[in-house]
Amino acid sequence: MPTNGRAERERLRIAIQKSGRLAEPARTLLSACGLDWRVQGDRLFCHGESLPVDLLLVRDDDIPGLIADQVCDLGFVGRNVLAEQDGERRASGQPSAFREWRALGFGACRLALAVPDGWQWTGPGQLAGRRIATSYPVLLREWLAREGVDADVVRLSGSVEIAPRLGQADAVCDLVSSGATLAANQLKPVATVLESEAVLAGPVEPLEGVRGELAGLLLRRLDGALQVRNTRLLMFQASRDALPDLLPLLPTSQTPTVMPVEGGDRLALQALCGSAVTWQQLEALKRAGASGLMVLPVEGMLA
Ligand SMILES: Nc1ncnc2c1ncn2[C@@H]1O[C@H](COP(=O)(O)OP(=O)(O)OP(=O)(O)O)[C@@H](O)[C@H]1O
Ligand SMILES: O=P(O)(O)OC[C@H]1O[C@H](OP(=O)(O)OP(=O)(O)O)[C@H](O)[C@@H]1O
Ligand SMILES: [Mg+2]
Repeated sequence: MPTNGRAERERLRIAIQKSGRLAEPARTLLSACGLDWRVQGDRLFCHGESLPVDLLLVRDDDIPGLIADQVCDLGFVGRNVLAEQDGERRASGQPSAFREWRALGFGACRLALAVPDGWQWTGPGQLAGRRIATSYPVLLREWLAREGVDADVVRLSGSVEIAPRLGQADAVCDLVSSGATLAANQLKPVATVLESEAVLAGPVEPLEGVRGELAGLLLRRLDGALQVRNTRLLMFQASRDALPDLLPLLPTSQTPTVMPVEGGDRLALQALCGSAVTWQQLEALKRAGASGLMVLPVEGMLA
Protein backbone atom coordinates (compact mmCIF):
# COMPACT_ATOMS: atom_id res chain seq x y z
CA MET A 1 0.00 0.00 0.00
CA PRO A 2 1.42 3.46 -0.86
CA THR A 3 2.18 5.82 2.01
CA ASN A 4 0.41 9.14 2.14
CA GLY A 5 3.75 10.77 2.98
CA ARG A 6 4.30 14.27 1.60
CA ALA A 7 7.72 15.83 1.98
CA GLU A 8 9.34 12.49 2.79
CA ARG A 9 8.09 10.78 -0.38
CA GLU A 10 10.91 9.90 -2.77
CA ARG A 11 8.64 8.82 -5.62
CA LEU A 12 6.79 11.22 -7.87
CA ARG A 13 3.02 10.82 -7.83
CA ILE A 14 0.82 11.87 -10.74
CA ALA A 15 -2.98 11.99 -10.61
CA ILE A 16 -4.95 11.23 -13.77
CA GLN A 17 -8.64 10.70 -14.44
CA LYS A 18 -9.73 7.15 -13.58
CA SER A 19 -12.21 7.00 -16.43
CA GLY A 20 -13.62 9.61 -18.77
CA ARG A 21 -12.43 11.73 -21.64
CA LEU A 22 -8.94 12.43 -20.37
CA ALA A 23 -8.11 8.97 -18.97
CA GLU A 24 -6.88 7.20 -22.06
CA PRO A 25 -4.98 10.09 -23.73
CA ALA A 26 -3.24 10.82 -20.40
CA ARG A 27 -2.01 7.23 -20.11
CA THR A 28 -0.94 7.21 -23.77
CA LEU A 29 1.09 10.39 -23.28
CA LEU A 30 2.75 9.08 -20.12
CA SER A 31 3.56 5.80 -21.91
CA ALA A 32 5.14 7.86 -24.70
CA CYS A 33 7.36 9.34 -21.95
CA GLY A 34 8.62 5.83 -21.19
CA LEU A 35 6.56 5.24 -18.04
CA ASP A 36 4.85 1.96 -17.25
CA TRP A 37 3.03 0.70 -14.19
CA ARG A 38 1.89 -2.31 -12.20
CA VAL A 39 -1.80 -1.91 -11.33
CA GLN A 40 -2.43 -2.69 -7.66
CA GLY A 41 -5.41 -4.61 -6.32
CA ASP A 42 -7.61 -1.59 -5.69
CA ARG A 43 -6.95 -0.32 -9.23
CA LEU A 44 -6.72 3.23 -7.91
CA PHE A 45 -2.95 3.22 -7.49
CA CYS A 46 -0.46 2.15 -10.16
CA HIS A 47 3.11 1.51 -9.09
CA GLY A 48 5.67 2.89 -11.58
CA GLU A 49 8.03 0.17 -12.82
CA SER A 50 10.50 1.88 -15.15
CA LEU A 51 10.86 5.03 -13.00
CA PRO A 52 9.82 5.89 -9.43
CA VAL A 53 6.71 7.65 -10.77
CA ASP A 54 3.34 6.35 -9.52
CA LEU A 55 -0.17 7.05 -10.81
CA LEU A 56 -3.25 7.86 -8.80
CA LEU A 57 -6.56 7.21 -10.61
CA VAL A 58 -9.20 9.69 -9.45
CA ARG A 59 -12.17 11.89 -10.45
CA ASP A 60 -10.87 14.83 -12.47
CA ASP A 61 -12.49 17.34 -10.07
CA ASP A 62 -10.33 16.00 -7.21
CA ILE A 63 -7.00 16.58 -8.98
CA PRO A 64 -6.38 20.26 -8.11
CA GLY A 65 -7.18 19.59 -4.43
CA LEU A 66 -4.84 16.59 -4.34
CA ILE A 67 -2.04 18.83 -5.63
CA ALA A 68 -2.95 21.57 -3.12
CA ASP A 69 -2.80 19.01 -0.29
CA GLN A 70 0.48 17.55 -1.65
CA VAL A 71 -1.11 14.10 -1.82
CA CYS A 72 0.15 14.05 -5.41
CA ASP A 73 2.76 16.18 -7.15
CA LEU A 74 1.34 16.59 -10.64
CA GLY A 75 -1.97 15.95 -12.40
CA PHE A 76 -3.56 15.79 -15.83
CA VAL A 77 -6.76 17.82 -15.79
CA GLY A 78 -8.87 20.13 -17.95
CA ARG A 79 -7.93 23.82 -17.78
CA ASN A 80 -11.64 24.46 -17.12
CA VAL A 81 -11.50 22.47 -13.85
CA LEU A 82 -8.16 23.95 -12.79
CA ALA A 83 -9.22 27.55 -13.49
CA GLU A 84 -12.57 27.14 -11.73
CA GLN A 85 -10.98 25.70 -8.60
CA ASP A 86 -8.20 28.29 -8.61
CA GLY A 87 -10.91 30.95 -8.83
CA GLU A 88 -12.78 29.31 -5.93
CA ARG A 89 -9.67 29.57 -3.78
CA ARG A 90 -9.17 33.21 -4.72
CA ALA A 91 -12.83 34.00 -4.06
CA SER A 92 -12.50 32.56 -0.53
CA GLY A 93 -9.26 34.40 0.16
CA GLN A 94 -6.97 31.36 -0.08
CA PRO A 95 -3.65 31.63 -1.93
CA SER A 96 -3.15 29.76 -5.24
CA ALA A 97 -1.93 26.22 -4.61
CA PHE A 98 -1.63 24.86 -8.17
CA ARG A 99 -1.01 26.17 -11.65
CA GLU A 100 -0.82 25.02 -15.27
CA TRP A 101 2.65 23.68 -16.12
CA ARG A 102 2.03 22.61 -19.71
CA ALA A 103 -0.82 22.55 -22.24
CA LEU A 104 -1.13 18.98 -23.53
CA GLY A 105 -2.93 19.34 -26.87
CA PHE A 106 -5.87 17.01 -26.19
CA GLY A 107 -9.29 17.35 -24.53
CA ALA A 108 -10.00 20.58 -26.42
CA CYS A 109 -13.32 22.24 -25.61
CA ARG A 110 -14.55 25.68 -24.61
CA LEU A 111 -16.65 27.02 -21.81
CA ALA A 112 -19.33 28.91 -23.68
CA LEU A 113 -22.41 30.98 -22.98
CA ALA A 114 -25.43 29.77 -24.87
CA VAL A 115 -28.91 31.23 -25.24
CA PRO A 116 -32.15 29.83 -26.72
CA ASP A 117 -32.13 29.61 -30.54
CA GLY A 118 -34.98 32.12 -30.70
CA TRP A 119 -32.99 34.95 -29.06
CA GLN A 120 -31.67 37.73 -31.28
CA TRP A 121 -28.24 38.05 -29.64
CA THR A 122 -27.22 41.68 -29.28
CA GLY A 123 -24.38 41.25 -26.74
CA PRO A 124 -23.60 40.41 -23.08
CA GLY A 125 -25.82 43.29 -21.85
CA GLN A 126 -28.80 41.16 -22.87
CA LEU A 127 -28.04 38.83 -19.94
CA ALA A 128 -28.65 41.55 -17.31
CA GLY A 129 -31.15 40.34 -14.72
CA ARG A 130 -31.32 36.87 -16.36
CA ARG A 131 -30.60 33.48 -14.73
CA ILE A 132 -27.66 31.53 -16.15
CA ALA A 133 -27.18 27.83 -15.29
CA THR A 134 -23.62 26.52 -15.03
CA SER A 135 -21.25 24.09 -13.31
CA TYR A 136 -18.57 26.82 -13.50
CA PRO A 137 -20.00 29.61 -11.30
CA VAL A 138 -16.65 31.26 -10.53
CA LEU A 139 -15.50 31.50 -14.15
CA LEU A 140 -18.94 32.70 -15.20
CA ARG A 141 -19.06 35.37 -12.45
CA GLU A 142 -15.59 36.58 -13.44
CA TRP A 143 -16.70 36.85 -17.09
CA LEU A 144 -19.91 38.68 -16.13
CA ALA A 145 -17.87 41.10 -14.02
CA ARG A 146 -15.47 41.73 -16.93
CA GLU A 147 -18.45 42.42 -19.18
CA GLY A 148 -20.09 44.61 -16.53
CA VAL A 149 -23.26 42.51 -16.49
CA ASP A 150 -25.34 41.77 -13.39
CA ALA A 151 -27.01 38.36 -13.80
CA ASP A 152 -28.07 35.51 -11.49
CA VAL A 153 -25.81 32.47 -11.53
CA VAL A 154 -27.64 29.15 -10.98
CA ARG A 155 -25.21 26.39 -9.99
CA LEU A 156 -25.96 22.92 -11.39
CA SER A 157 -23.60 19.94 -11.28
CA GLY A 158 -24.68 18.40 -14.60
CA SER A 159 -27.24 18.32 -17.42
CA VAL A 160 -26.94 22.09 -17.58
CA GLU A 161 -28.30 22.41 -21.12
CA ILE A 162 -31.74 21.23 -20.10
CA ALA A 163 -32.17 24.02 -17.51
CA PRO A 164 -33.86 26.55 -19.84
CA ARG A 165 -36.45 23.97 -20.95
CA LEU A 166 -37.17 23.16 -17.30
CA GLY A 167 -37.62 26.84 -16.51
CA GLN A 168 -34.61 26.82 -14.13
CA ALA A 169 -32.62 29.35 -16.17
CA ASP A 170 -32.79 31.63 -19.21
CA ALA A 171 -29.32 30.83 -20.56
CA VAL A 172 -26.47 28.37 -19.85
CA CYS A 173 -22.69 28.41 -19.56
CA ASP A 174 -21.24 24.95 -20.21
CA LEU A 175 -18.52 23.02 -22.01
CA VAL A 176 -18.91 22.74 -25.77
CA SER A 177 -16.90 20.72 -28.24
CA SER A 178 -19.00 19.58 -31.21
CA GLY A 179 -21.96 21.78 -30.25
CA ALA A 180 -24.34 18.81 -30.65
CA THR A 181 -25.65 18.97 -27.06
CA LEU A 182 -26.49 22.67 -27.39
CA ALA A 183 -28.21 22.10 -30.73
CA ALA A 184 -30.21 19.17 -29.33
CA ASN A 185 -31.49 21.50 -26.62
CA GLN A 186 -32.36 24.38 -29.00
CA LEU A 187 -29.52 26.53 -27.70
CA LYS A 188 -26.83 28.47 -29.57
CA PRO A 189 -23.37 29.53 -28.36
CA VAL A 190 -22.90 33.31 -28.23
CA ALA A 191 -19.67 33.93 -26.29
CA THR A 192 -16.58 32.06 -25.09
CA VAL A 193 -15.71 32.30 -21.42
CA LEU A 194 -12.62 30.03 -21.55
CA GLU A 195 -10.75 28.05 -24.23
CA SER A 196 -9.79 24.75 -22.62
CA GLU A 197 -7.68 21.65 -23.16
CA ALA A 198 -6.03 19.09 -20.91
CA VAL A 199 -3.08 20.50 -19.00
CA LEU A 200 -0.32 19.22 -16.76
CA ALA A 201 -0.99 20.85 -13.41
CA GLY A 202 1.53 21.17 -10.60
CA PRO A 203 2.24 23.24 -7.52
CA VAL A 204 2.86 26.98 -7.82
CA GLU A 205 6.50 26.59 -6.77
CA PRO A 206 8.84 24.06 -8.44
CA LEU A 207 9.21 20.69 -6.73
CA GLU A 208 12.44 20.16 -4.85
CA GLY A 209 14.79 17.26 -4.13
CA VAL A 210 14.37 13.83 -5.73
CA ARG A 211 10.80 14.61 -6.84
CA GLY A 212 12.01 17.85 -8.41
CA GLU A 213 14.58 15.91 -10.43
CA LEU A 214 11.99 13.34 -11.48
CA ALA A 215 9.56 16.11 -12.49
CA GLY A 216 12.35 17.73 -14.56
CA LEU A 217 13.07 14.44 -16.32
CA LEU A 218 9.38 13.88 -16.98
CA LEU A 219 8.93 17.43 -18.34
CA ARG A 220 11.85 17.01 -20.75
CA ARG A 221 10.37 13.73 -22.01
CA LEU A 222 6.89 15.26 -22.16
CA ASP A 223 8.13 18.19 -24.22
CA GLY A 224 9.86 15.73 -26.59
CA ALA A 225 6.72 13.57 -26.85
CA LEU A 226 4.48 16.63 -27.45
CA GLN A 227 6.87 18.00 -30.04
CA VAL A 228 6.93 14.80 -32.10
CA ARG A 229 3.25 13.96 -31.75
CA ASN A 230 2.44 15.33 -35.21
CA THR A 231 5.97 15.18 -36.57
CA ARG A 232 6.73 13.05 -39.63
CA LEU A 233 10.03 12.19 -41.25
CA LEU A 234 9.79 12.52 -45.03
CA MET A 235 12.42 10.52 -46.97
CA PHE A 236 13.07 10.24 -50.70
CA GLN A 237 15.74 10.15 -53.39
CA ALA A 238 16.27 12.55 -56.28
CA SER A 239 18.92 13.71 -58.73
CA ARG A 240 20.87 16.87 -57.87
CA ASP A 241 19.32 18.61 -60.94
CA ALA A 242 15.81 18.18 -59.48
CA LEU A 243 16.65 19.91 -56.16
CA PRO A 244 15.68 23.48 -57.22
CA ASP A 245 12.19 22.20 -58.15
CA LEU A 246 11.85 19.89 -55.14
CA LEU A 247 12.99 22.07 -52.25
CA PRO A 248 10.16 24.65 -52.50
CA LEU A 249 7.64 21.76 -52.45
CA LEU A 250 8.80 20.35 -49.10
CA PRO A 251 5.98 20.68 -46.51
CA THR A 252 8.37 22.10 -43.88
CA SER A 253 10.41 25.21 -43.20
CA GLN A 254 13.28 23.11 -41.83
CA THR A 255 16.35 22.55 -43.99
CA PRO A 256 16.43 18.91 -45.17
CA THR A 257 19.41 16.61 -44.66
CA VAL A 258 20.93 15.77 -48.07
CA MET A 259 23.27 12.75 -48.46
CA PRO A 260 24.93 11.21 -51.52
CA VAL A 261 23.74 7.70 -52.44
CA GLU A 262 26.67 5.29 -52.73
CA GLY A 263 27.64 4.35 -56.30
CA GLY A 264 25.58 6.90 -58.25
CA ASP A 265 24.81 10.57 -58.71
CA ARG A 266 21.55 10.46 -56.83
CA LEU A 267 20.92 12.08 -53.45
CA ALA A 268 18.96 10.84 -50.43
CA LEU A 269 16.95 13.52 -48.64
CA GLN A 270 15.20 13.55 -45.30
CA ALA A 271 13.11 16.34 -43.83
CA LEU A 272 11.23 16.71 -40.54
CA CYS A 273 7.66 17.92 -41.11
CA GLY A 274 5.58 19.41 -38.30
CA SER A 275 2.30 17.84 -39.43
CA ALA A 276 0.89 15.03 -41.57
CA VAL A 277 2.15 14.92 -45.16
CA THR A 278 -0.76 14.72 -47.63
CA TRP A 279 -1.03 12.53 -50.72
CA GLN A 280 -1.18 15.71 -52.83
CA GLN A 281 2.15 16.88 -51.42
CA LEU A 282 3.73 13.46 -52.09
CA GLU A 283 2.35 13.41 -55.65
CA ALA A 284 3.71 16.91 -56.32
CA LEU A 285 7.15 15.82 -55.10
CA LYS A 286 7.01 12.73 -57.32
CA ARG A 287 6.12 14.84 -60.36
CA ALA A 288 9.11 17.09 -59.58
CA GLY A 289 11.49 14.09 -59.68
CA ALA A 290 11.40 12.48 -56.22
CA SER A 291 11.42 8.67 -56.00
CA GLY A 292 11.13 6.14 -53.16
CA LEU A 293 9.02 8.58 -51.13
CA MET A 294 8.41 7.46 -47.57
CA VAL A 295 6.68 9.15 -44.60
CA LEU A 296 7.50 7.83 -41.11
CA PRO A 297 6.04 8.77 -37.71
CA VAL A 298 8.63 10.09 -35.22
CA GLU A 299 8.49 8.45 -31.79
CA GLY A 300 10.94 10.52 -29.80
CA MET A 301 13.15 13.55 -30.07
CA LEU A 302 15.68 14.97 -27.61
CA ALA A 303 17.26 18.34 -28.40
N1 LIG B 1 -17.39 17.79 -25.01
C1 LIG B 1 -16.79 17.87 -23.83
N2 LIG B 1 -17.55 17.95 -22.75
C2 LIG B 1 -17.00 17.96 -21.56
N3 LIG B 1 -15.68 17.96 -21.32
C3 LIG B 1 -14.89 17.91 -22.35
C4 LIG B 1 -15.41 17.86 -23.65
N4 LIG B 1 -14.40 17.78 -24.46
C5 LIG B 1 -13.31 17.80 -23.69
N5 LIG B 1 -13.59 17.87 -22.39
C6 LIG B 1 -12.61 17.91 -21.26
O1 LIG B 1 -12.60 16.65 -20.60
C7 LIG B 1 -12.66 16.84 -19.19
C8 LIG B 1 -13.24 15.58 -18.55
O2 LIG B 1 -14.51 15.35 -19.05
P1 LIG B 1 -15.39 14.13 -18.51
O3 LIG B 1 -16.73 14.26 -19.17
O4 LIG B 1 -14.65 12.86 -18.67
O5 LIG B 1 -15.42 14.54 -16.97
P2 LIG B 1 -16.29 14.07 -15.73
O6 LIG B 1 -17.60 13.53 -16.18
O7 LIG B 1 -16.26 15.25 -14.81
O8 LIG B 1 -15.40 12.88 -15.17
P3 LIG B 1 -15.11 12.37 -13.68
O9 LIG B 1 -15.90 11.13 -13.52
O10 LIG B 1 -13.62 12.10 -13.63
O11 LIG B 1 -15.52 13.47 -12.72
C9 LIG B 1 -13.47 18.11 -19.04
O12 LIG B 1 -13.28 18.73 -17.78
C10 LIG B 1 -12.92 18.95 -20.17
O13 LIG B 1 -11.69 19.54 -19.80
O1 LIG C 1 -20.54 20.04 -27.66
P1 LIG C 1 -20.70 18.56 -27.37
O2 LIG C 1 -19.77 17.74 -28.21
O3 LIG C 1 -22.10 18.11 -27.48
O4 LIG C 1 -20.21 18.30 -25.86
C1 LIG C 1 -20.70 19.06 -24.78
C2 LIG C 1 -21.34 18.21 -23.73
O5 LIG C 1 -20.41 17.22 -23.28
C3 LIG C 1 -20.35 17.29 -21.86
O6 LIG C 1 -21.27 16.48 -21.27
P2 LIG C 1 -21.04 14.92 -21.08
O7 LIG C 1 -21.33 14.20 -22.34
O8 LIG C 1 -19.66 14.67 -20.52
O9 LIG C 1 -22.11 14.63 -20.01
P3 LIG C 1 -22.11 15.14 -18.49
O10 LIG C 1 -21.43 16.48 -18.40
O11 LIG C 1 -23.57 15.24 -18.17
O12 LIG C 1 -21.37 14.08 -17.73
C4 LIG C 1 -20.64 18.75 -21.54
O13 LIG C 1 -21.09 18.93 -20.20
C5 LIG C 1 -21.70 19.08 -22.56
O14 LIG C 1 -22.99 18.73 -22.08
MG1 LIG D 1 -15.61 15.39 -13.01
